[in-house]
Amino acid sequence: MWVLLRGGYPLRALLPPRGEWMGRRSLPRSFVPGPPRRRYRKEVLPALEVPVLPVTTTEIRQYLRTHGIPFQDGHSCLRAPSPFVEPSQGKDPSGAAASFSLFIDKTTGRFLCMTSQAEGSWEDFQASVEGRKDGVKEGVLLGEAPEAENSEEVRRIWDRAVPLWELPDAEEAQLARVMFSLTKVTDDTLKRFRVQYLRPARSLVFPWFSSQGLGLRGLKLLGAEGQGDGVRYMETTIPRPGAYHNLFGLPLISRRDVEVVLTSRELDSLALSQATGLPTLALPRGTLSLPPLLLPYLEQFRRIILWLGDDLRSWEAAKLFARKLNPKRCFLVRPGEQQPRPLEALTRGLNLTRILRTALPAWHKSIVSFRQLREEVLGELSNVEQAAGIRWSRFPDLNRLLKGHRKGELTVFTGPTGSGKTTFISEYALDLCTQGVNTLWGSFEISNVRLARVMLTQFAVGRLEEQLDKYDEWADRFEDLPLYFMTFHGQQSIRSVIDTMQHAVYVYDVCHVVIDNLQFMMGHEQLSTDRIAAQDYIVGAFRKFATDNNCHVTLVIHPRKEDDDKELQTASIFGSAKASQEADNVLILQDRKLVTGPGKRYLQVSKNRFDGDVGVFPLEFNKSSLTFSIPPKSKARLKKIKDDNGLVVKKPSSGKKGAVPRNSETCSGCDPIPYQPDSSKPTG
Ligand SMILES: Nc1ncnc2c1ncn2[C@@H]1O[C@H](COP(=O)(O)OP(=O)(O)OP(=O)(O)O)[C@@H](O)[C@H]1O
Repeated sequence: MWVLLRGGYPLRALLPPRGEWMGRRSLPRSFVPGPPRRRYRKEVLPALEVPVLPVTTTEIRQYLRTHGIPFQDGHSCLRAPSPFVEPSQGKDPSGAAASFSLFIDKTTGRFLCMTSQAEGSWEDFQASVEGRKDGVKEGVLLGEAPEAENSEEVRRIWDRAVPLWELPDAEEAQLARVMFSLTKVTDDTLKRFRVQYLRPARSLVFPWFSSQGLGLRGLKLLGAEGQGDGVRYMETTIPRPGAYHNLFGLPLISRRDVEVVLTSRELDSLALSQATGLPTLALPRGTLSLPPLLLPYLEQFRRIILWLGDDLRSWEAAKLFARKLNPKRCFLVRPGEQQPRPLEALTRGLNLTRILRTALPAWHKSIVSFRQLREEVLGELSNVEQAAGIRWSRFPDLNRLLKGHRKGELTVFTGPTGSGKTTFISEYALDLCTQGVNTLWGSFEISNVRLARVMLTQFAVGRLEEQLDKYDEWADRFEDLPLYFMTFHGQQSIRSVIDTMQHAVYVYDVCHVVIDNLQFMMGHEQLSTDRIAAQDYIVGAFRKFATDNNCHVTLVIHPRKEDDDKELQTASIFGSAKASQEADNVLILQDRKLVTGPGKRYLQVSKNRFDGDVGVFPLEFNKSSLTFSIPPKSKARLKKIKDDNGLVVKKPSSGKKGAVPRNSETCSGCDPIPYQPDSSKPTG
């Protein structure tokens, strides 16, 4: 059995702590969303364990047949009569029989009854069919009602919000329209979607109405702030992002609609609906993820057009989501100068219907011609920066060498025993995660609690044991990161690890998996008695996973036994040359020779398939914050080397020749230089 520890959604984390943000924007205390701050929580992360046994569509079908349950095959779900509907509930508000209202996800087996809102796992469903009492408790299965505290807050905000056109001050209304680029969006459109404005927070308010017409389930607030020449948008949701599942626009969808346009922002849906009259829905988490929980609501559509944004990241997300929705019914609007996001297209007076007509089918056979690829290649060439991936905010030297973190690649990471591999890779992954890279950790050596403690310390850039009063604030922000942990410990079979990864990609749109470390999968490998062959097989499996799922895998591998005074090289990675051949990037944490004091390490990029640049740069360990990132004032030096064998300085360092970075370990009592991750995410 394998389980995932669940994290949440990143946007909140990218905002400053709640009170601070709200305070700065002078929102009355009564509008501070979310429950009152808890004083103390025992565990670092609440362990919400979701048991999941992999099940295939064939098994689900077979089970339904064996138990005489009729079903219809849908795009991503199977539909069956719901056992969770009372005969009296068998009619929906329109009077039609709500038969076949149970949707079973073909990939995970999870179900949702659209009539009663009951939901649960495949095991819950089986237990219910077989009349077992152990699995199904109606109370547990019924979709949770929003917390009472939340609903009161939601109602209070909603009651204070007003339609934009009812603002008493015309200048204020005009300013709001300009800030949110709503100059071309009509009052009628805002009225249809029931968008309001909350004056004290200077935010638009998008309501989340229950699909059953049972009232308001939540809200999204969108604030805008002038920043230089541009505008920065900030989102806050109630309930918290992890529980905010609003497909904005759903109440306007008719049962008979067979086509829909999906957008990543509510404002884009307004623009699209107004300009084209087509049904449109905005995804609650934008390009970050498409939770499978929403798939049943999209089953009725025979054609889905994804128009998510104007950058490569949106394009990547559209391709990923299309796989989940069934690519055969999906069409993608490619970002481009003449194909910006819908709101901008409306503002610029472009023809949105014409842009929709250019949408490309998401599905193609396994063999493609260059004709199908040429647009994709052009997209990469004209967005070189974005094609290079997501840049680390804490490791500028890594950006200079690797250029960025790209999907679908395999990175192999090695270093001497006890040199700080886990500590470094934890910060390296955390950096990306705070920028919205959905991350899954497989830590087989150290427990998740210990790992999370290291990460939280790195996140806060300081010892939290000395400032427990700040614990909740940091833990709240940490909890909202898109971070998941496999609950494996010790030896594991590669099959179950890959299954878990597959599940995480589907359910949480994970795009970076860290495996620490490969040696923990070799013990159970039955394929060969030869450990090297077993390792090659495992490396091959991760390589294939990364490519097939367009997901980056970072794999920690121990080095082979070497002389203590010898530096590690690519060839020092345990096993055959397979690992370094299959890897796109090889990183080595060096702590020999180049090191002139305790705590110092060097990171060597010894293979870089994307760009070819290899090199080495110093890392400075800060014992109190457990971070390796170079404090802003430190004189970082980057050297480029030809190969493993010799240092060839290509670029003069910014510091003096031979200068050694400040050893922060010796001043562990000093204040850490506070690291300020971008505290609010621009969504526009
Ligand atoms: N540069 C450093 N200088 C001093 N101590 C460090 C340094 N980096 C990490 N540490 C500390 O060393 C300990 C071991 O670190 P870590 O577990 O990250 O090493 P590792 O290389 O992953 O170990 P293993 O080889 O056992 O997997 C931790 O307590 C960590 O805080």
